[in-house]
Amino acid sequence: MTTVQPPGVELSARGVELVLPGGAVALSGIDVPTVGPGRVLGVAGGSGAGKTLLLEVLAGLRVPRSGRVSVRAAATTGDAEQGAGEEPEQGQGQALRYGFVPQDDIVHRALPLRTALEYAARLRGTDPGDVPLVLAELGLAEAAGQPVRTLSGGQRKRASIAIELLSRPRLLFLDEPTSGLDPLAGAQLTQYLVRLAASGVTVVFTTHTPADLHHCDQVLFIAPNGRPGPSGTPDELLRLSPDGTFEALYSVEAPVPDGGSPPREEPRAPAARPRFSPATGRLRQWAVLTGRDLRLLRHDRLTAAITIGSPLIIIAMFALLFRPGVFDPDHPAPAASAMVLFWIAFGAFFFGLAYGLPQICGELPVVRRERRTVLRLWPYLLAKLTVLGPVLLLADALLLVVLRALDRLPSADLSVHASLFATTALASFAALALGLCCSALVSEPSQAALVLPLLCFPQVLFSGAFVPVPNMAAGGRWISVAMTNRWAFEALGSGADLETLWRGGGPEGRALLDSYGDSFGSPAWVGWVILAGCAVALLVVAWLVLRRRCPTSAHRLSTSDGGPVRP
Ligand SMILES: Nc1ncnc2c1ncn2[C@@H]1O[C@H](COP(=O)(O)OP(=O)(O)OP(=O)(O)O)[C@@H](O)[C@H]1O
Repeated sequence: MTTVQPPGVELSARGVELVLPGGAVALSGIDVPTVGPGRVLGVAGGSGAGKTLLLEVLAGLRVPRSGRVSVRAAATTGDAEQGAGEEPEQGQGQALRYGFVPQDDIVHRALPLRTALEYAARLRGTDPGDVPLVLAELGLAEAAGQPVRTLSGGQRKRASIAIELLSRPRLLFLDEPTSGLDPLAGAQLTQYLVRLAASGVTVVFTTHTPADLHHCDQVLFIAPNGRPGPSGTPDELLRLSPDGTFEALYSVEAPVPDGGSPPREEPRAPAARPRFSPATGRLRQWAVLTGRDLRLLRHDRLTAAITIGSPLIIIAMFALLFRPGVFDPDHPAPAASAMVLFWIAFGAFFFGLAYGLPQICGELPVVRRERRTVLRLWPYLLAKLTVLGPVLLLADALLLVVLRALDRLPSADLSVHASLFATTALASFAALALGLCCSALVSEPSQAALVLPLLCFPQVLFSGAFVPVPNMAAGGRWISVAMTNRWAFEALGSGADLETLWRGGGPEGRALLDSYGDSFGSPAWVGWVILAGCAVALLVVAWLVLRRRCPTSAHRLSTSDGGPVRP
């Protein structure tokens, strides 16, 4: 492990004004006193005053309407100034390394602590061998083997900090690190932050606990409604306080300087975000994320059991539902054969959707956190496909093999079964992409569960199986174009040559041929192309949604030198 430490960082801000998407002014005229390497800045204020928003502005996660955030690398690496509508730029040739510990303790809960940190280290391109050191520094060595969900609140908070320390930040933001901790644990954590700062890190944290402020070098109060409050050293502020306590300063607004309010910097058009360039390459991130997803499945036994068990149950139900011999060319059952193919299409759709829906919303806070510093979205999405894809292919193959073995499918040659398999595989991938897309759109797994029937219903109604497409009203025909199940059903019908089967199926077959029109007239590959196109389009939408919901920070992560920060 190298011990060379890169230069520290100096942070300050002038006249920050932040407007929320609805147009409300959340912060107005906030000045942040200069805080440099080895120093701790505490940001205090009442609930809803705007502490978190200010932290996000300072971290480059939100762009202020006016004002300047200055992030200067001490020594030689240049400095960056972020004005209204801009994001902080990086110093020449070297990124300013920062960490952001959000309010919620955000680590995959199913993984053992050490494993979660090792994956975090690999993702950040740092040495997983540093994990024991960081765990020891934070007093977590004994909990290293415990699943994160079994840790106490204080331990989880420290675990959350540990993740950021792995990337050796020189500027560390923490949003209410002591909330929910008892006074002793809170004091220990704040003392830890002071020791961390002493190693050359610039520490900025928000807090609700007045006792924390005694440990800070500088304190900034945000008055109600995001107005500027008093700031200074703890002693200066206590002298300013009417009753000598920090509590009395929570609702105090900073005096307006002589000459009235400082001139507001004029809004400018937002500049393009700086290019996000994480330390680890796409391929490496894909490999690490794939490994982590596999580990998560291994450690979350219930999810793994449901993932593997649900297709088995559905296959068993199909085997019990369909009667044998409906594809027998000598005694075909035309209506039953259409239903068998529809339910195979729907089964493939359901496998993919059910796998995709819980994937992102369950870990969105983790994605958001990692995205701030390191995560690339395509490797993230492709890792999901890599882990779930083979399970889906296996489920589809098993579905067809079991149904064929039980005489629920045509006894045709291999090319027909290869066609049926290609259709189910593509239908599953398109549904998986739909599931990932919706998972990126919702905020919680409970919402994803509500979305499931909403997505399934139209796929059944407008598939063209129960009401053939030619018999649908004009609106229904248009909707059916967007249903992957329609294309899967038609490709399966084409692959199994339903039309020929129905021609030999007496009056029932001829009636079906009339009502289904040329639904099965196109070769199966037409359906494959449409299904593959849907899968790609839905993945692109998932990527766009994630890009919007999980912004990168302007202070990008670099891991070119130095060992873990040691207080
Ligand atoms: N994305 C958002 N959209 C709309 N309003 C928001 C958004 N984020 C924050 N706010 C509002 O801005 C105000 C400041 O929020 P912020 O989270 O910064 O408060 P805080 O001081 O950190 O509060 P607490 O100490 O309770 O966490 C609150 O009124 C909050 O409701």
